[in-house]
Amino acid sequence: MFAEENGLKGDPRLQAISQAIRVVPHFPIHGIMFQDITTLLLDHKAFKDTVDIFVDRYRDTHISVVAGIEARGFMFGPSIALGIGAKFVPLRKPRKLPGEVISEKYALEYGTDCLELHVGAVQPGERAIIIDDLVATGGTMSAGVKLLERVGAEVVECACVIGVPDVKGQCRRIGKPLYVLVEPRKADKCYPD
Ligand SMILES: O=P(O)(O)OC[C@H]1O[C@H](OP(=O)(O)OP(=O)(O)O)[C@H](O)[C@@H]1O
Ligand SMILES: Nc1ncnc2[nH]cnc12
Repeated sequence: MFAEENGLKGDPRLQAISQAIRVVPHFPIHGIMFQDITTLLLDHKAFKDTVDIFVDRYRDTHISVVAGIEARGFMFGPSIALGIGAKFVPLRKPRKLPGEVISEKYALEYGTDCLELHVGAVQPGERAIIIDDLVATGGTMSAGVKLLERVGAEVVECACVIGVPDVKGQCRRIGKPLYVLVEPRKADKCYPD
């Protein structure tokens, strides 16, 4: 669900967060409106508000694991984990984690990718959230859910900064509640095609 419809209606922080995300047309390939959160990270207030909104939502919910998806989930997840008193667990692309791992393949628009989790990082019965910058098809987030469930964790919710308007469809695919701060924006200025 969108934060706007869940207690933050009219909250000016959401609009400021949305405005702080740069939109780059046709990156990395033609037709993609790339939502660039690096500009959000440059804006101290918008960055802090982003983290604070998630911390306020998950504080006192007995979450002990914040799992972040490589790469851009790593930019928000650790601050949220510190804010709610949970551990941070990276879900990484293949061959990055040095210890024993379990892996989960997932489909991209073209081809496949894979996420890995260190064995022993999460214990059975732990309550987890998964954080990423953006959910598009939901394939990446679904792989994260599968990894955590395979080690016996309970995935309470998935959270992202940017989500496509069809949030119900993503929830169905992911099979978990999905909490989203803002919708993707269209281009900032007129770029040539
Ligand atoms: O919902 P989906 O269709 O699965 O897409 C969402 C994923 O795509 C982007 O990552 P990307 O795969 O570009 O990897 P990167 O962050 O390592 O660049 C984004 O940061 C999400 O992780
Ligand atoms: N439009 C987009 N912007 C940034 N990251 C993405 N990952 C998938 N689609 C994306």
